[in-house]
Amino acid sequence: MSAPTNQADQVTTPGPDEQWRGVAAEDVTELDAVVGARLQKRSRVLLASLVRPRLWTALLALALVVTENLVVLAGPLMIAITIDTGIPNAIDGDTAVLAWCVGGYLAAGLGGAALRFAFLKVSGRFGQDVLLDLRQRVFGHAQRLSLSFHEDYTSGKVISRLTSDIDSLHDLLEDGLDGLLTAVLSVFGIAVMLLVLDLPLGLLVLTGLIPVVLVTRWFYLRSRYAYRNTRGAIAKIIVQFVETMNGMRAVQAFRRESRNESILAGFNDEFRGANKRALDVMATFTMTVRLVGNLSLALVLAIGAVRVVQGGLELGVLTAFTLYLRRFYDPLDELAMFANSYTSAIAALEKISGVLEERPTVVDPASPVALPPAKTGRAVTFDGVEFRYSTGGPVVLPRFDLAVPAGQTVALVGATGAGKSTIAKLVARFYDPPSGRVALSGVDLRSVADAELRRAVVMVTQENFLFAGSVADNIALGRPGASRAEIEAAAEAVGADEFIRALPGGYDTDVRKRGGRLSAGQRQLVAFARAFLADPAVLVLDEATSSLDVPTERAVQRALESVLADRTALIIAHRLSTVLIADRVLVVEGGRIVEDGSPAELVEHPAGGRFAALHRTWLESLA
Ligand SMILES: Nc1ncnc2c1ncn2[C@@H]1O[C@H](COP(=O)(O)OP(=O)(O)OP(=O)(O)O)[C@@H](O)[C@H]1O
Repeated sequence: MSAPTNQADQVTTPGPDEQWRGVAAEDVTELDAVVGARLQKRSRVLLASLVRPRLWTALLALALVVTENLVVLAGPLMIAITIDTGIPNAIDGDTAVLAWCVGGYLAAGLGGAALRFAFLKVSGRFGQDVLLDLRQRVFGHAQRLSLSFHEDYTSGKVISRLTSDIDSLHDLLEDGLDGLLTAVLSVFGIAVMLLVLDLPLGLLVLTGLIPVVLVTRWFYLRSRYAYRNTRGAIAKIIVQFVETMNGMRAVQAFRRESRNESILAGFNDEFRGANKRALDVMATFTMTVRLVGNLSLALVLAIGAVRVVQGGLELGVLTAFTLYLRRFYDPLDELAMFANSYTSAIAALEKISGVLEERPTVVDPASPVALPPAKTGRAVTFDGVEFRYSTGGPVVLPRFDLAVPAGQTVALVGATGAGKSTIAKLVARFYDPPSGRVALSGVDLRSVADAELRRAVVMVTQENFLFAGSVADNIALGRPGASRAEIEAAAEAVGADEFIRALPGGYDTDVRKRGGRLSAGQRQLVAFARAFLADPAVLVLDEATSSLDVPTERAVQRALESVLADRTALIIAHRLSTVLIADRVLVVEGGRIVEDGSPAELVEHPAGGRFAALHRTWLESLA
């Protein structure tokens, strides 16, 4: 009898593919061979997907560089013919061969230059197209990834993917590929020429390739890890930069400059160390190739000279041979450059493909369910929702149930960290609960099309992010395409009109990056106007009035009362004056509702509940 399979185990133990999906392996410095191979394959698949759509351009570039190499290859051969036949014939009065050789040499020179020009143009266009495609893909994908990904991954890392990693690929496409093609073609072409010119000398030179092949393999294996580490180290530097620049106010307010500098110095050191290891590997490789090249040349000169003296080899052939030989080993340096940029680019592609492999955890449904028509808001329900921010993290909402009828205004109150914002974020579907469901008009949020959900639910947070642009543009985000009159009416409804008109450019004033030109309270008013204009069925206000002064807050509250009349609202507020406009108050504690009723009911709680105590303290503070 077979043992019963343990279902739980099957679910919780991910296979190696699952375990190393996406960005999971990014910070691991030593990978085992299987995982390393998987990541390499992923990078190559990405590279192939970038090349495939522009394969014809790549092939044209290849054809141009092959032709160029063939043309250039003819040079030394013509010198040999000139020395061995052209000049002796000319001495005897027949200049035909000499004229052909000189003409041919000139034509090869001009043709080679023209072909190089065409190759650089075509390959440059190819490279730029690939980079543009990749940059768009990474940016677009990063925007679609869910909040949970960005909270872990940080914007600094995304920036380093979009900048330094893409730069690595740029280096590969700009110089590396040219170097590789030229090197491979020269090496093969010249090898054939050497064997044709003189078989024994040719074979001697080719045996020199054995140590070169061995050292190339060694270089490839060693430099892969070295470059992987440089990519990781540069990402840390960029993350540190971005965090410091983003938090400049806090940095200066808390005098964190020197601490930040020493953290950066540590990362810089790590980067220098990683680069040094990569350069050491590169230096050993280049030295070996040069050494083999120079030794071969010396050997060929010695043996060749003896044979010329003995009459077994013509001088022209030896000259051509040495000229070819120089060109044989020089491109191997280029090969090192290519291996250099290739390993660096593959390490970068490994990280980029990791981001691209990440899947949004909150996905737009394949066959969405349309929300039923609604006039006065929508019902919001939580059915047995259990939520934690990360697998294995602490449970924030343990089996949470809540039914908010359409049109009701609900205030959530409770201590810091009680779970209020989490409830709000689940209503806006920034996350999906692993068990239970959140529904809008009875439809599971997971089945509502994203565009419809964004129209139905609007969340205003304390953050009040404004984009660089005019005040009017920022309000219009609530409903793209709204007229100026509608924008102004929305601002008027929330009491923002007056301050906006007082700005130097009125509604056309540029708010600058992140709305830096406006005060925190003004930003909140703009965010309110934006939400008002969006006219959602469900409005979620998360500490949205916290930066307003008391008179402005009163004005907003009055506006709110009419704004909220025909929609469902969830309000999180620490100020009780805001809470009191709600139809219903929920006191949340440890992710659970511990009191539920109208403000009046809770204030008059016979046993003196938490809200009643809060209310008493508030009244005392006003006295
Ligand atoms: N993005 C996150 N990742 C991990 N844990 C989080 C995240 N956001 C909140 N938490 C945790 O979830 C719990 C509930 O947080 P939540 O923000 O919902 O509280 P809150 O009641 O809104 O608090 P506050 O009144 O301070 O805003 C807290 O313990 C918090 O540490």
